[in-house]
Amino acid sequence: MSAGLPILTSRLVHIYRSEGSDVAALSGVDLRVRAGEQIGLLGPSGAGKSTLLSLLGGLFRPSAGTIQVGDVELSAATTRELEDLRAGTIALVLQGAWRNLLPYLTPRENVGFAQYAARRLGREVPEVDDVLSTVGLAGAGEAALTALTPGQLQLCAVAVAVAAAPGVLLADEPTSQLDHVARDRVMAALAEVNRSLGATVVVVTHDPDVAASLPRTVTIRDGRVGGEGRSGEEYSVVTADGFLPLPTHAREALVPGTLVRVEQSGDRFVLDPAPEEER
Ligand SMILES: Nc1ncnc2c1ncn2[C@@H]1O[C@H](COP(=O)(O)OP(=O)(O)OP(=O)(O)O)[C@@H](O)[C@H]1O
Repeated sequence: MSAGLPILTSRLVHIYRSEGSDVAALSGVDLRVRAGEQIGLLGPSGAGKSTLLSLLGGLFRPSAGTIQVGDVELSAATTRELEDLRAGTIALVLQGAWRNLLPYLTPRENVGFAQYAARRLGREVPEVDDVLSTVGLAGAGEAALTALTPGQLQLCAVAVAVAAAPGVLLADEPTSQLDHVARDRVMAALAEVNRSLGATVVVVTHDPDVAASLPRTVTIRDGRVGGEGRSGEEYSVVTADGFLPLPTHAREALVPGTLVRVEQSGDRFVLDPAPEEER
């Protein structure tokens, strides 16, 4: 069983190509997540969060840039290598619990089934009961999925994802459409996976309460890292090219084309817009 793995993306670009129009979903994401860290990915609709999560999960390859998970470079991995990684090392909870589950199997059977590919690769997997109890589903192992609440179904989706004790757990909107009690249980389950398995956890969320419960958040805006939150404090992040995305409140005053002097005062930098007549 593996402990958490670090993630490092460099100048990650993804373009969806279709007839007539191309969509640049990611346009240079530099992201570093430490082994065993738990982070939230935030950002407006269409910002590129799901695309980033899918690339981290090895579902498809980026148009440009690199993704390092542990010591594997995903953009250079073969299809077979990506399949093997997804069988145990990297787990992805897709949005919508049912998409992660076999509907005619019990939670226990779903977890057992999810361990099959990892076992075939010779990977050591945890006991099914331990997986169920890690996510808070001990006692519901034999239930029909149709008898579970929406929150329990989502916990079951998390159990399936962590069935082979992955080094990285990625979850796309795992709390959407849940009430507050169920939402808190799902977040507690992810925290427990992070604590007891040591897995690195990356959660896409739109929910400000979920974001506030995470030690670190990364905001994706227009296909780039637009900012970071650490312990409630908001930061802009300098990109590898030296760009500094403005936070939303500053964008209102510093409209595109504004000339700005960047002045240093001790170890502080001040943005000083030129008077309007000089622009
Ligand atoms: N399969 C696809 N083909 C073409 N364009 C796509 C595809 N998937 C996503 N996009 C486009 O890529 C951009 C980023 O989409 P993505 O789903 O990654 O954003 P998101 O931040 O996850 O949005 P949401 O919060 O609404 O789920 C959007 O402009 C979207 O329309």
